[in-house]
Parts: sequence; C-alpha cells; structure tokens
Amino acid sequence: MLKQFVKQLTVSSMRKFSTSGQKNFRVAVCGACGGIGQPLSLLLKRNPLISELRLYDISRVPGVVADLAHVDTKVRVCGFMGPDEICGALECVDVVVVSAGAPRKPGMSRDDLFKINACTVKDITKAIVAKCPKALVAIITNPVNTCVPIAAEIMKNDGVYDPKRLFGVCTLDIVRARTFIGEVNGVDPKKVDISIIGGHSGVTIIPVLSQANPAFKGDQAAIEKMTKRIQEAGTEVVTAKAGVGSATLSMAYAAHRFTNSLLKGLKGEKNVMECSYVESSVTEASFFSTPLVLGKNGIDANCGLPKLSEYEKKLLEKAIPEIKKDVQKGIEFAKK
Ligand SMILES: NC(=O)c1ccc[n+]([C@@H]2O[C@H](COP(=O)([O-])OP(=O)(O)OC[C@H]3O[C@@H](n4cnc5c(N)ncnc54)[C@H](O)[C@@H]3O)[C@@H](O)[C@H]2O)c1
Ligand SMILES: O=C(O)C[C@H](O)C(=O)O
Repeated sequence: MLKQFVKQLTVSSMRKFSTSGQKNFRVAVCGACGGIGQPLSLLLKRNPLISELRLYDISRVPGVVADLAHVDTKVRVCGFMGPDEICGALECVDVVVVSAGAPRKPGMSRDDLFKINACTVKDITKAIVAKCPKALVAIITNPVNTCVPIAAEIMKNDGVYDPKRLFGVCTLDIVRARTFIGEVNGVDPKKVDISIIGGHSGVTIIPVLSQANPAFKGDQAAIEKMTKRIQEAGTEVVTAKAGVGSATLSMAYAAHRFTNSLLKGLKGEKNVMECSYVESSVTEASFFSTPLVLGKNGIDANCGLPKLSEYEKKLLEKAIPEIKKDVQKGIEFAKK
C-alpha cells in the first residue's frame, strides 16, 4: 500500500531531461526523511537550478513526499522507499547527497558511528555505481573521514571512480566558523571568508584563522579558544540535543550551500569555490580538505594548502596521522 502511494507520486520520475540546459538538474537525497534530509530537501525544493528532486529513504517517504510536493515551486518531487527502489532514485541523477545513517549520541565520537554507518554508505555507493556513475556525490554521513574513502574504494573496485566527483561535506565547519568569527569581530558572518582544511572530526578540523578575511581579532589565546570552539561545535550540539541527534538544521543549510555550489559548477559558472574532503596529494594523507574550484566535471582545481601560521602547522602535524588512520580504516572495510 505504502509502496503503491510512493509510486503514484513518482509517475513522471523517469522522464528524462537534458542536462545540457542550465537549470534542470536532477538531485537525489539519500536519507531524505531524516533530521538533515527533510530540511535539506525543503531547501533544494526552492532551488531554481533543480528540476527534479528524488527523495530516498528506508522509511517515511510517502508522508515527506506528499508534504514537500505542496510547496509551490517548479521542482518535481519523487519518492523512493527501501532497497528495492534505490535504483529508481538514482537513475540518471546529476548530484547525489548522502545523509543516510545514524547520528551521534552524547559520549560518542564520530568514529563510533563507523560500525553502524559504513554498511549504509557501502550499499548506497554500490547503487550509485550501478545507476549514476557520473554523478557528483556528496557524503554527509559520519564518520566523513572514513565514509568517503569507503565510497572511493567501492567505486574503484567497479572501475568507475573519478576522484573529481566524490566529496566529503565539511561545509558546516565553515558555516560555524563564519558565525563564531562574525560574533567576535562584530561583523556580518556572511562577510567572513575562512578556509578550514583537514577532515571533519575533532583535531582533524583545522580552521586557518591566520588567513581569515577580515582578519580574526584576537591574541594567541583567543585563536586557540576559537580553534577549539570550531573543532568541538558538533559536540556542543550533540550535548545540547541530549540524546535526540546531532546538528540537523545548520547541517541542512550547509549541505544546501555545498550542493548549490556543485550545481553552479556543473552549470559552468566561474570561480565557484568550496572546501571539501576529497582525494588529495596536498599532504601525506590521501584524503584531505582544502579549497577547491568547482566546475562542469566536479573539481576543476585543488587550490592546495593556504599559507599557515606556526600554530596551524602544528595542528596539521597532529591531524595528518589521525586522517591517515581514518582513511585506512575505510579502505580495509571496503576490501572485506
Ligand atoms: N558532515 C557533517 O558535517 C555532518 C553534520 C551533521 C550530521 N552528520 C551525519 O549525518 C548523518 C545523518 O544525520 P541525521 O541527523 O539526518 O540522522 P537521522 O537519524 O535523523 O536521519 C538519518 C536518515 O537516514 C535514513 N537511513 C538509515 N539507513 C539508511 C539506508 N540504508 N538507506 C537510506 N536511508 C537510510 C534513516 O531512515 C533516517 O531517515 C549522521 O551520520 C550524522 O552523523 C554529518
Ligand atoms: O557532531 C556530529 O556528530 C555531527 C556533525 O559531524 C557535526 O559536526 O555537527
């Protein structure tokens, strides 16, 4: 019955659109009915670059689709529920955003989610390989540092891996840094330009405060305090939510910003830049986040390491072994 309802709402989902036009991209959200997936889908429903939004989850899809479909924008909303329907969700999409998987509870590290989420990422990647191997793939699911290498290995095994098209979403770290620096500097957060390099967990999150624009106002103690606040901001939310999840609204906002940048790049817009955790030769870690220029094929250029202060160089030294460990864990899991 439920499945029939979902299918009714997907009647036109298989209609093909040319992606040579500039504003008719198809985007799939995997984990669309979750805490991040729902507000993210709402933001995407309002995005003028999107013609079709495919919502995939293992439960609650009919209700979310019926609700979202009433929003008065042109974006067509289609629902797909359960593993039997994932292929329909991914057929010929341009961008896949993956937020499927469990969030942290207080006391857990992101790495503690590995056991629960690694299989989810593996299964979704297999479907991506089968149905939309050329799509840009943005992974939100934690632990990002490990989930992205898992997806890369699965794609490699099937001979469809293109490192320019696979991204770990770290945009929430940037969004937070802009907010916190805006508060301290007394400026509009939207005017703050900051890069965050490394990965997306604890000490692997390296805010490059020395290059912030406008310059970060504060002595070394203030720099260290701000660095720690940005590194621990996810835990701040997990603690405040007291067992019912982690960041969802700010994450949906950040994921929409990142997805929109991917779409602007695909559309051919110039100078689209985002930091993202991708395969990299910039440091010894084979995956690493640095500022990237986005274009029609995903990554156009990796801008490499920004200039670092002595303090940031020490943060980098500490982060690299952690990221290498996280990457290795993903590679070993994918090989099993
Ligand atoms: N990258 C980041 O900055 C960042 C920020 C916040 C949260 N996260 C991570 O995002 C993930 C999702 O968080 P949330 O708050 O939305 O969690 P949630 O539990 O509210 O939602 C997750 C959704 O995924 C669905 N799901 C589970 N297994 C699935 C599968 N195999 N296929 C399809 N859907 C499946 C669930 O049904 C649920 O609707 C977590 O792993 C969390 O740690 C990452
Ligand atoms: O902290 C978490 O577990 C979720 C996410 O990675 C975040 O940074 O908010």
